[in-house]
Amino acid sequence: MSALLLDGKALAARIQAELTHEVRSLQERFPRPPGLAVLWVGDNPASAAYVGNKNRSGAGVGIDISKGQHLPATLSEAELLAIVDELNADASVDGILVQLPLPEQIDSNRILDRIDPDKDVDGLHPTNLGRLVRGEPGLRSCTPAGVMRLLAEAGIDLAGKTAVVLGRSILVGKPVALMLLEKNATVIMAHSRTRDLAALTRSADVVVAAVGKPGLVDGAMIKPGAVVIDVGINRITDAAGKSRLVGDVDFASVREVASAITPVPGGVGPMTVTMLLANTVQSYRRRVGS
Ligand SMILES: Nc1nc(=O)c2c([nH]1)NC[C@@H]1CN(c3ccc(C(=O)N[C@@H](CCC(=O)O)C(=O)O)cc3)C=[N+]21
Repeated sequence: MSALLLDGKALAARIQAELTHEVRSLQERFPRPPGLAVLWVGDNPASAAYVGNKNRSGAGVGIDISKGQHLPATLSEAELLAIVDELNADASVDGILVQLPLPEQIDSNRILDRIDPDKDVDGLHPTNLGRLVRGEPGLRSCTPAGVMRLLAEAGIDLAGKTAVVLGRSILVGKPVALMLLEKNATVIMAHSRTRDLAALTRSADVVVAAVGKPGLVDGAMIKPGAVVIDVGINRITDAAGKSRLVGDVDFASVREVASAITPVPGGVGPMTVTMLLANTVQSYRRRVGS
């Protein structure tokens, strides 16, 4: 039996169509469009696909993305802090996202701490992470929020289920574990020092892979009928010498065992972009008082 495909691309298109309507009707009362500023420092390839996709989708939904900047890899921390300060003070900007990782001369926590929590559409400011830990509403990290939305739309009830999260990053692993916990899953966090990973994943009803290692999870590691969410976005050169995007999950073997699986591309990636746009609209509504 072959697993149900959790189509993030189709769901993202539907949510973006809803956001487009929402922005258009808000615009009848508030003339200024929602504004999103994405700062991309250097040329980290992980960020390239993301920036391109965001710009296309953001503009499509009616969000003004003109305050975004692509900055040189030699930028200093002080210069980046000054740009964040300017965007914090700019009334036309509702969302600020600083692409990670940053070049090594810049301390990313110092930058994230500087973003106005009400404009922190990436949900990485300590205030927003604290709200998540306390289970309060607030801006939530885009990739974890996208994972949760995909699970919800597929009607997957998490209460009492065992969920294994692979990876403990601040961008995905830690926040998605908290969100699964909030839905009453029993959450296990696995990482590079975990012993007998396969035994843990085989006990899981839901596996979320967010490590950045192609082929980390294969069919032999999955319990029959489990749900597998692949957050990995790895660019590899295949046997034919062609560059392509793969996740952390060996799709071919896992789809034969799982009950549902996200593809890469077309799974979590488009949902990340969509949650960023949704967060920007949420922040805009709050700031214009709607
Ligand atoms: N502060 C910060 N927040 C992030 O959320 C963040 C970041 N930094 N740094 C880089 C990573 C990477 N990331 C992606 C999101 C969507 C796609 C995406 O839309 N992928 C498409 C494919 C795009 C293509 O085909 O090239 C898909 O999977 O279908 C890719 C990559 C967000 N990141």
